[in-house]
Amino acid sequence: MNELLRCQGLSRTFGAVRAVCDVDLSVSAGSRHALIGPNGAGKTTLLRLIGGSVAATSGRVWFGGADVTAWSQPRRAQAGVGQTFQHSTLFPTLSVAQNVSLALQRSRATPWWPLPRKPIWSAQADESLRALGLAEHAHRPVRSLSYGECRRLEVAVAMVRRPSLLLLDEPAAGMSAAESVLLTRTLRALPMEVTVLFVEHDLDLVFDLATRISVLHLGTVLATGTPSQIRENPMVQQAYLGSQAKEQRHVARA
Ligand SMILES: Nc1ncnc2c1ncn2[C@@H]1O[C@H](COP(=O)(O)OP(=O)(O)OP(=O)(O)O)[C@@H](O)[C@H]1O
Repeated sequence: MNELLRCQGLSRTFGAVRAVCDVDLSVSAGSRHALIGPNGAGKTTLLRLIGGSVAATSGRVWFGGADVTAWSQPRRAQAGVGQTFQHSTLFPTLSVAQNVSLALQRSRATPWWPLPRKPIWSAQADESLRALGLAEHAHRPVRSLSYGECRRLEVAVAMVRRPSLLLLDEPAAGMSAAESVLLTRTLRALPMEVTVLFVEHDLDLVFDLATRISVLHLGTVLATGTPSQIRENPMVQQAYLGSQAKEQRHVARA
């Protein structure tokens, strides 16, 4: 498969904290690539280094064959890197359609406030809402949506720019099991032209959706492989999956 993204020796320190340390990562076009690992492993920082909202201390990021290391976040977005964040970026008093329309406006570099009388719209905006199962909610204010619907709207907003790489930071965080299953189904149905690189703690979602998984531990990549390779990797078992299973047994007993 063609490589869409490559990180080479990528590092980021915050003072004395080595959040991401000499990471090499290759993401194939069309893959659903998961980043997993314990809290503080560096997953979000790595995603932000790729999205361009955090600058690298050293190392390089290649996207679609171009060295984008020095590119700003808006320039990377223009080149096809879309993203959602751990915390909501939606406007709660505006409708679903208005939130999507604003994202389109931003992508065209037109002033995005105040709202124009005639909202900007496109076939891709319709397609994004349909793909995320939100078409029938287009005129509802965001504040009336369920939590799961809001998280899906964030993905729809990121999709309006037709990204070739979609970065999702904990898309299922805070969702109920049913919402998480619906999200997995929706993400699985995204067109293969969209490559998805996502951080997630919900391992059911990860093993259901991912075609490839990288495990981060203390800022470094411990292992990368197919879901079954990762499940069987003794180092991963010890550093992460084992402790997760212990945690889950503990929660179940409690
Ligand atoms: N802006 C920042 N300033 C200082 N330290 C930071 C900053 N961002 C991240 N860190 C530190 O870098 C390390 C990695 O954080 P990061 O959020 O990338 O981990 P993570 O794997 O995404 O964790 P979680 O699963 O809890 O979200 C942590 O020790 C964190 O405290």
